Amino acid sequence: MTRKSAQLDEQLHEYLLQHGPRPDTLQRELIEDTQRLLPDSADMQISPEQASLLTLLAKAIRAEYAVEVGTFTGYSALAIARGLNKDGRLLCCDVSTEYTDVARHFWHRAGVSERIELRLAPALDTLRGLENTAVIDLSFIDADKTGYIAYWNEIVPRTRSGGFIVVDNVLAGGRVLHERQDESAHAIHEFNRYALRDQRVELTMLPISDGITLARRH
Ligand SMILES: C[S@@+](CC[C@H](N)C(=O)[O-])C[C@H]1O[C@@H](n2cnc3c(N)ncnc32)[C@H](O)[C@@H]1O
Repeated sequence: MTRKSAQLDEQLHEYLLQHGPRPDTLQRELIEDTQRLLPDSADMQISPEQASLLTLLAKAIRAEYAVEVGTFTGYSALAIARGLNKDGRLLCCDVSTEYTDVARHFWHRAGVSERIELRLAPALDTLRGLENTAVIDLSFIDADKTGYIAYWNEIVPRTRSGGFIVVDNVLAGGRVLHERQDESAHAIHEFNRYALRDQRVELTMLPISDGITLARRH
């Protein structure tokens, strides 16, 4: 029997937040504004512990070119942008002007607007339009779950050797275990099986928030 990950109750989660990097004033404002302006969708936002992981990872691999699929109000993009090398660039894919107007406002205030290019179009079209060269250092996939395998298959060949692909919501709130999965959970389950068999990467799945997969391109 292998050791299991800790189950985080409210108290233990609070401890984890207290002992990791705290969101700064601007990040807190972004979190609060998202909850105030978009109360029905705010839970799409990544968690502070995921944000600090993205920043750390971008720094660790000295990322210069990153791609995000699913930007919403810009918290994960801000986290990635802050970890990029000087002169680093981040391409963001989303379809919503309403969500990304909030993102643009906060990127501007954070002084990272110059590093970020936002393309408002179905992400698959944007990704297919990228050059077929392996130049991406870091990607974050966090959009419609039924598109995950397609996004992955556009991103993996464009990722440089040693580059990372981070994928969110891989536990689908536990619904991956359901016998009758909803469409989104089914898509995530199929994606998890697909990624695990993919010989182009090595990967690990981490139980942070709703689960993330961290894949490194061979
Ligand atoms: C879970 S949210 C992203 C959360 C974001 N990463 C954050 O940290 O706040 C998913 C986003 O994917 C976008 N989206 C959904 N379908 C899409 C598609 N086909 N192409 C591009 N973006 C899409 C939605 O508009 C939404 O903003």
